[in-house]
Amino acid sequence: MEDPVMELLPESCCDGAGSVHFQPEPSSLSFSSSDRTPAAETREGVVLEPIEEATSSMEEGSFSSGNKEVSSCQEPTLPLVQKITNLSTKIQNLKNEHAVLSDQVKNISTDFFAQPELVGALQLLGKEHEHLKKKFVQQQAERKRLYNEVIELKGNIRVFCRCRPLNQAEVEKGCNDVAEFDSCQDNELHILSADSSKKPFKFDHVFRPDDNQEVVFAETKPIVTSVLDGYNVCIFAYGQTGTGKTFTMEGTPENRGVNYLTLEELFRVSEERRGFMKYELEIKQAADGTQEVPGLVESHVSSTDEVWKILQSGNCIRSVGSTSANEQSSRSHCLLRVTVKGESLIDGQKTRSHLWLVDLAGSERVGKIEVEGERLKESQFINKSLSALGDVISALASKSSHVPYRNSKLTHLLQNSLGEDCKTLMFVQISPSSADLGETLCSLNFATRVRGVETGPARKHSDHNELLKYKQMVDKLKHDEKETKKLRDNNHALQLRLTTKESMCRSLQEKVRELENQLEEERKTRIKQENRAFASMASARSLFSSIRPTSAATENSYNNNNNGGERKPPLAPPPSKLRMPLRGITNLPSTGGRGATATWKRKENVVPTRPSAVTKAIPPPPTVAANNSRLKARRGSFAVRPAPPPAEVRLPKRRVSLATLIPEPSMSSSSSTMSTPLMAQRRPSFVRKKRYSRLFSPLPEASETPARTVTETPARMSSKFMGSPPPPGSWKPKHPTVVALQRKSLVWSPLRLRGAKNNGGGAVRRPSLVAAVRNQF
Ligand SMILES: Nc1ncnc2c1ncn2[C@@H]1O[C@H](COP(=O)(O)OP(=O)(O)OP(=O)(O)O)[C@@H](O)[C@H]1O
Repeated sequence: MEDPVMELLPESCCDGAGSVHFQPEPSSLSFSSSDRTPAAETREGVVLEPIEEATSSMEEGSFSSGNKEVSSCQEPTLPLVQKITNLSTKIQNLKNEHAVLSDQVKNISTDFFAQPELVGALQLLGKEHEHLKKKFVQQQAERKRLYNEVIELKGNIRVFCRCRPLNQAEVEKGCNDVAEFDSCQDNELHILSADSSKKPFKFDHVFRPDDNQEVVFAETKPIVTSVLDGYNVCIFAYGQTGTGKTFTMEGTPENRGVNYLTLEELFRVSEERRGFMKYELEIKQAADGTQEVPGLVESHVSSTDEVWKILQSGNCIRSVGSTSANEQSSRSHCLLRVTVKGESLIDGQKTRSHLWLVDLAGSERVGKIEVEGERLKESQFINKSLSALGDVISALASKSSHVPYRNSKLTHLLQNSLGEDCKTLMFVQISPSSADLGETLCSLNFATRVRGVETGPARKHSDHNELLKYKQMVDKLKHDEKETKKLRDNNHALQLRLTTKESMCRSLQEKVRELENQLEEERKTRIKQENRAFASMASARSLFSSIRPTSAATENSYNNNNNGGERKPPLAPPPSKLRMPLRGITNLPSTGGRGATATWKRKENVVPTRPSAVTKAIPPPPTVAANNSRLKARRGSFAVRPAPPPAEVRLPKRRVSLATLIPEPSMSSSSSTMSTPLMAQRRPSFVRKKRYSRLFSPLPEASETPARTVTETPARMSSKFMGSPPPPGSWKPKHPTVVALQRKSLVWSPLRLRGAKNNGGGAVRRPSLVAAVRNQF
C-alpha cells in the first residue's frame, strides 16, 4: 500500500470505451475517475489492488518522458493496458455487485419491518422494556429503603473513635500508651488510668493507630452513599489538639482523608448510576461561618481534582498557628458543604441533599496549651462553640423539645444536618499518650454522650415506642378520615340544598313567565274589548242623538216608574250585552255645566251610604230610559283617585288597569307609553307595546297633554301606576281626565275593578257606565 501516489486524470484523458491515457512517468501513473468504485479506492477512491502489477509493468516498460501519449504499438505497454482494462471490468463488476447488494439490503429491511410477527415482537419487547423499567424503579426504591433501614439500625448518629500513634516527641518524652484495644472487639477500647484501672468505652467502631485512611473510609462509605439517596449527612471530627482531626478529614496528598475519599466515592457512585440518575455537585468551603459566610467559596465541580483544588484554596485561608500541643494547629473550624442535586432519568424524581464535612478546632484546655492574647481568645471562642455543640447533642439525646441550635454559629450552620432527619457521623480523635489522659477521657465522655442520642431513647430498637408512634399515626389517620367524612357529608347536604333551591327558582321563573303570558293575553283581550266597546259606543251615540228630542217625556216616565225617586242605574245598550268602557274617573270638580261635577253632586245625595270615593249609584239617563224601557237598571262604579299622600311612596305592583282611548292619530305617540315603573323595569317588552290609555297621572306634564281618554279606575289602582307622588300643592285641577271629560263623551269599560273597596266605597265587581256617559246627555 505504500506504492506510488496515484492521481486522477482529468475527464478529457479518458475515452468513453474505458481506454486510458497515461502519463509516461511511472511515479505519476493515473487512472480515469470515471469508473471509480468505493471498493477500489483509497484516499480518492482509487483502486489499489493492481498497483503492484502496474508498478512491475512500469519497470518493464519504456515510457517516453514528458506527457506524450503512449503508442499502442509499443510492446511493454500492452500488458498494462490489458490489466487496466481488466481492472475497469472488475470495477464495473464490483459496481454491479454493489448495486445488487444494495437492493438486497433494501429489500431485506423492507421485508423485515413489514412482517407483522416482527412488529408484534417489537411491541412485546417494548412492553417488556416498560415493565422492566417499572420494576427497576421499584427495586431502586426498595434498595434505598433497606439501605436506609440498615443505616438507621446502625444508628442515625454514629460515633467512631480513632486513636493516632504515639508521635516521636511523645516517645522521646517517655509517655506511656494508655489506649488498649481488644483484638476480638473492633468497637471497644480501654483507657488505662493513672491508678492502673481500665475504663472501657464502646463506640460504633474503634480505629487503632495502625489503621490507615482506607480502613477508616471503608466504614464511612455507607453513610456517604446516603447523600446520593437524598439524605442530609454530617461528618465531623472532634478531639484534642494534635490528635489527628485534620489528618482524618483532609489527610495528606499521600494519605487522602475522608473529605477527598468521600467526594471520590460520590463521583464514582454517580457515574455508576449514570444510566438512570443525573447528579450535580456544589462545593462550599469556609473556615468558620454563619448562614451568610463572608468570603464563602462556592464552586460547581465535576471531578475529584477540582474538589481537591478547592480544598487546598480553603486551607490556604484557614487560620493555623503553633501551639505547644501541635506545631500546625488549626485555630478554626473548617466546614465543607457538598450539595448534591439528583434527578431520576426514569421517573423524574428530584432530590437535593447536603453533606457537611467538618474539621473542628481542637478542644484543648486553655491552660494546657499555654496560649495567650489572640490565641487565647481564639481558644475561648472555639471552646464556646464546642460547648454549644455539646448542648445541642445533649438536647437531641434527651429528646428535648428545644434544641439550642442558635447558641453558636457552628450549631446554627449545622442545624439542618444535625438531628432526627439527618445522618451524623462523629470521629472522636484521641491521643494514646499518658500525657493527654485527661483530655482523652474528656473527649471519650463527650463522644459517649453523643452516642447516647442513638442508643439512649431506643428510637430504633424499642418496639414499645415504635408501636406508640404507629398508634398515634393510626389515630391521626382515623381522625382525619372522620373529618373528611364530615366534610363530605356537609358538602353533600349543601349540594342537595342547592339543587332544591335551583328547582324552586326554576319553578318560580316558570310561574313568572306564565303570569306574564296571562297578563299579555289579558291585555290583548282588553284592547279588543275596548275596541268593540268603542264601536258600540259610536252606534249608541248615533242612537242617542236620534232620540234626544223626546228626552223630557222619557225622564218623566222614568221618574214615575221608580218609587220614592230612587234612581236606577243606567241601562245597558240594547241589544248587545256590550259594556261600555269606563270614562276617566276623577273626584275633581268639573269646569263646565255639562261636566261630571253637577251629576256627581246629585248622586251623593241619593246614595249617602256610599258617599264619595269609589262607588256611586248612577242615575239613569232620562233619554235612554224613556226610549228603551227594556234596559235593565245597572249599577255603575266610580273609582275616584284621592289626593296622593305627600310623602308616601307606594311600590308599584304588577297589575294594570284598563284605559280606553278614542284613537286619534295625532295623539298616538303621546299616549302610547305605559307609565308604570314596574313595567318599565321588569317587563320592557310589555312597555314597548302601545297602550291606548293613560292612567291617572299626577305628573305635571301629563296635565299639559290633551288626553283623550276616559277611564274608570279605583284610586288604589291608580296609585299603583304612579311613579312617585307629586309634591303637596302641585296638584292642578286641570287634570287630563277632566279635560277629556269635557272634550269627549262616552266610553264603556268592560273591566272589573277591585280597588274600590279599599277606598271605602265597597266592592264593585262589575262597573258599568261612567257617570260621565250620562252627563253627555
Ligand atoms: N492516624 C494517624 N497516623 C499517622 N499520623 C497521624 C495520625 N493522626 C495524626 N497524625 C499526625 O499527627 C499530627 C497532628 O495531626 P493533626 O494536625 O491532624 O491534628 P489536629 O487534631 O488536626 O490538630 P489541631 O486541632 O491542632 O488542628 C500530624 O502531623 C499528623 O500527620
